Amino acid sequence: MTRLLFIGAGRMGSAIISRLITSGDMKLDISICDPYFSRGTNPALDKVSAIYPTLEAAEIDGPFDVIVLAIKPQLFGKLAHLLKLVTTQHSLVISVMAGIAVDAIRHTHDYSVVRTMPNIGAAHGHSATACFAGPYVTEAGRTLATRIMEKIGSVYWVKDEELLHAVTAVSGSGPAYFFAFVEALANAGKDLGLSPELAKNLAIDTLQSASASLQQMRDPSLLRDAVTSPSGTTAAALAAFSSNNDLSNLVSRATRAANARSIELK
Ligand SMILES: NC(=O)C1=CN([C@@H]2O[C@H](COP(=O)(O)OP(=O)(O)OC[C@H]3O[C@@H](n4cnc5c(N)ncnc54)[C@H](O)[C@@H]3O)[C@@H](O)[C@H]2O)C=CC1
Ligand SMILES: O=C(O)[C@@H]1CCC=N1
Repeated sequence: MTRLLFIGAGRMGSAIISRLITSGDMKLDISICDPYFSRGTNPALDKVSAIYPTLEAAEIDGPFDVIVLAIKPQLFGKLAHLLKLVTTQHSLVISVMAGIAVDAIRHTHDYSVVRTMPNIGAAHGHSATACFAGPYVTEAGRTLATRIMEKIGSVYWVKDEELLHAVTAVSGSGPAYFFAFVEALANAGKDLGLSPELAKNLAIDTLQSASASLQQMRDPSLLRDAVTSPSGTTAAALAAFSSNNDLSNLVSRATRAANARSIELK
């Protein structure tokens, strides 16, 4: 039985716990440390073994084999020194926190650390997650981290920790870009005379159509060509996106801003 402690069970922590529990094919004993978590919000989460309000709780039953850090990066500095209470040198710490480097997570302790960057699709098993293994992570540790993160979607590994900033800018924050685009498309549809409700539904379902096509044929350029009739309506719209390289420049500026912010969180 592998003993896991989730520090933080908000959006990301609870998505991972819930997918681990509902898939049920790993022998796991899961506990939560989160001062604001209470039972009764999600039936899968109610199956955890224990809920602790703090890492210093007298009843905490450590050490744990795996600690998942799913708190806000800004909080980590206050908790780092307490990790010694729930870990040994054999523990594997898996972080989903944006920005915080392996060295900072190891602090003065000697557990091994895998940093990951999932996304909000985790709740439905559709995260795109990239991982980086810090020093001393064994092959068994990598395999365990992969098995855990695969429960929430696809898993990729990067060899250079610095690349996690770019990963965060592309796939960690990425879902929000598509949500913002759907909002903009719905607003544009409204301006063209559609009711707000119809414009929103068409925009949302269109993202679903595009996503399903991309999953089947993983080639966005080919798919774009397939929609674009010569001199047709799509060509007219895409010409506006590409005039002065507007869309590329905008996406490049946005991802550079996210990348820079991730570096600041270090
Ligand atoms: N939301 C997203 O789409 C993504 C978030 N992340 C990362 O995941 C981490 C968590 O983000 P979310 O789940 O969105 O935030 P959240 O705010 O939903 O969850 C944070 C949890 O930490 C808990 N918490 C607060 N103080 C605590 C303490 N002293 N000890 C233990 N737990 C405490 C809160 O009660 C809350 O449940 C962040 O570091 C973020 O960078 C990574 C990828 C995507
Ligand atoms: O916005 C953030 O900082 C986190 C990391 C990636 C998605 N949400």
